[in-house]
Amino acid sequence: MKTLPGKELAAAIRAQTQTEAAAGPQPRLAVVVATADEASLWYVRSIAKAAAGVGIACDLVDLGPGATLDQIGETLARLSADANVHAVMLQTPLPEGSSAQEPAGAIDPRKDVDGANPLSLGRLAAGLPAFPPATAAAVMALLDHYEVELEGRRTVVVGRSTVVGKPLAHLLLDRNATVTVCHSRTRDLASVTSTADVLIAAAGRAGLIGAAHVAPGAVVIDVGTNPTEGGGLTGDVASDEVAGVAGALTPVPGGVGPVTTALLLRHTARAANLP
Ligand SMILES: Nc1nc(=O)c2c([nH]1)NC[C@@H]1CN(c3ccc(C(=O)N[C@@H](CCC(=O)O)C(=O)O)cc3)C=[N+]21
Repeated sequence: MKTLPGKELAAAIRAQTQTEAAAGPQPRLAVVVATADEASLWYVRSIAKAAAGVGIACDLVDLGPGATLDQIGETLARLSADANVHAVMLQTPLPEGSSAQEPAGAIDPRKDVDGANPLSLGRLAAGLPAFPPATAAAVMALLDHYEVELEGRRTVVVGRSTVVGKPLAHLLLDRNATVTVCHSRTRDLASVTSTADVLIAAAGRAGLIGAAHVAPGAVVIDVGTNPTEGGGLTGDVASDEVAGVAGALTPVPGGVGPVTTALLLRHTARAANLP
């Protein structure tokens, strides 16, 4: 089985982004945080670090886990109206499991570099220009980088979130893949996933995808970033088991994650250079 790492691709995207960022006024990304979620805060720190590395300014706007949806929406609207800010992102999860969809409607679609405004998802579905969520874009970037054929092939996405599963289904359809979306209520998950030429695991459940879920030779993309007890990270795919069946598998860590961060910065540089 082949391993499909994301680190080199991420480095190449960052290098290109650095060039794009240097072409005009310095791009500025504002990241709004209203959570105490550890994984989310780790991601925010890694965005800030990577942004500094490619010449992008990054402002953290921390509203604290007690912020109301109104406060979040007002902050996103204020940043969207600020001509010095080119890109606006709202970290999820929000407090008390509130949906980010409602306040994210306040992000100017031209600055919506993580595709969080429902308008961005609608534009994506309609085939109009929009920034897809960075994670969904990272899956496509990895498939393209490793030259995985999509046209006419069976792709199965496990997970229907607005950040990954739903936008990814549109991106795959756009490439003429045959797309099936599974989720927590899918009956006999393995019977569906084992038909996939390309299987994308984005359910957020550690080890959900085992050997019985995978067709021999399938390409498996693991989007899961589940925290482990030891403070590490593990995917949705039981990799030791699946390695014996799949043709190729992205690792966690070192797969989709680094590409996600790099693409968020690429989107930021492009938002800054929009006419
Ligand atoms: N609006 C929004 N968009 C997101 O895309 C989003 C979010 N909110 N909230 C939090 C989650 C989490 N997430 C990760 C991204 C990269 C890595 C990543 O690069 N991880 C490293 C390793 C980390 C380690 O080893 O601890 C890797 O996979 O190699 C992880 C997690 C994006 N998220």
